[in-house]
Amino acid sequence: MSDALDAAQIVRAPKALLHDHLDGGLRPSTIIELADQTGYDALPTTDAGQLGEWFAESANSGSLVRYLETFDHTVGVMQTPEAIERVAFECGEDLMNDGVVYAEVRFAPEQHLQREMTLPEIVEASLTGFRRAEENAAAQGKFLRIRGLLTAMRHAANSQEIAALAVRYRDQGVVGFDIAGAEAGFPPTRHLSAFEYLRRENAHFTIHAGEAFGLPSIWEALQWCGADRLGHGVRIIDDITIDADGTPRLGRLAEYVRDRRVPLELCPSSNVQTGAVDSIAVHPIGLLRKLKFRVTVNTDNRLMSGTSMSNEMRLLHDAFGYGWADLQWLTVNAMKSAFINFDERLEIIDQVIKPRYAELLTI
Ligand SMILES: O=c1[nH]cnc2c1ncn2[C@H]1C[C@H](O)[C@@H](CO)O1
Ligand SMILES: [Zn+2]
Repeated sequence: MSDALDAAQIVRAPKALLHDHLDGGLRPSTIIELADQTGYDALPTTDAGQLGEWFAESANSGSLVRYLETFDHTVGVMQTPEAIERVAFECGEDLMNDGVVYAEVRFAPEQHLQREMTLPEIVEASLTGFRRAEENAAAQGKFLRIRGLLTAMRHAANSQEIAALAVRYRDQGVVGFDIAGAEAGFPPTRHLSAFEYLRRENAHFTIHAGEAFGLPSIWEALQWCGADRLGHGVRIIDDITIDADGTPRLGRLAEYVRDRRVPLELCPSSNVQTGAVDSIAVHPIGLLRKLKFRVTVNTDNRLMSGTSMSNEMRLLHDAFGYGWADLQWLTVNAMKSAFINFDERLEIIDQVIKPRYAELLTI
C-alpha cells in the first residue's frame, strides 16, 4: 500500500482520457440553461443541485438499458450548433481543470438531428468547441489536446454513414469511430461493413464490448470487426480463472487481448452503476493491472457517474493502493493507445506526462 496521495495533487497530475461521452458530461447548470433557451420542457427539475443528483441516482440502476435512458435529457438539449459547441467547450474546460492533458471525447451525431441540423454541422460544432477549449487552455498556460470520436448507435442502422463522416473529418479533429448503446441483442458484427470500410481507409475505431454482454461480444469486436481498442472490455475477466493455489489462468481470448496489447478502456464507476461490477473494491482492474493487460482508466459519463478522472484515480488509490507510479503507468498506457499519430503521442508522453510524474515520484 502506497502512502495516501493528496487529492489536489491528483488533480494537478497529468491524465489522459480515451473514453468520455460528450452527452454524458454536461454541467447540470448548462442543461437547465440550454433547456430554457431551446424550449426543451421535459427536465425532471430545474434546480441544478437536484438535477445532478437525479442523473446520478437514475443512472445507478444496475442496468445499462435504464442507465442509457438518462441521456434523453442531455441529447434533448443538444439540438442546435450553439448548444453542441458550448457543451464541447465546457467539456474541454472541465477536463483541463481536472488535469487532463489529452482526451478523446465521443458522441453520436445521429442523435442530434431533431431540429434540422445536418450531420456535418453537428460534427463541426463539436470540433469548434474543442478547438476553443484548447485555445482557452493555451491562454492560461495549460496543455490540453482534445479530439473527437464519432459514435454510431448499435441498435440503429447508420453506422456506414457515421463511419464515412469520421473519415471525412479525420484531418479536422476526429480521430476515430465507435459504436455504443444497448449491447445485449446488438452484436458488433451488425455493423461489420462499417468496420471493414474503416479498415480499408486505414482509420481507427474502438467498440463498446464486454460491458453488459460477455466474451462473445469481445471476440466479435476483435476477431470479426478488428477493433483497435475495447470500450470497457471489463468482462474479459470471464476468461480468466484462478487455480486452487491462486495462480491465474488465461483462456485463449484473454491471452490474445493481453499479448496483443489490446487497450481496455475501463470505466470503474460506470461499471458499478450499470451492474457490470459489484463495487470498485472488486473491480477486475486490480487483477488485470497485475497481469499487465493494457489497462486504461476512464470516466465514461462524468455527469451520470458524478465523477472525474481525478476521482476515478482516487477511487483506485483507495481500493488498490495505487501510487504515483501506478497512475503514471495508467496514463502512459492511455497515451500509447490514443488514436493520434505516434509522434504526437510520444511528444505528450515525453514532454508533458513524464516530467510531471518525475516530480511527483520524488515526493
Ligand atoms: O457505457 C456505455 N455503454 C453503452 N453506451 C453508452 C455508454 N455510455 C454512453 N452510451 C451511449 C449513450 C450516448 O447517448 C451515446 C453516445 O455518446 O452512447
Ligand atoms: Zn461508454
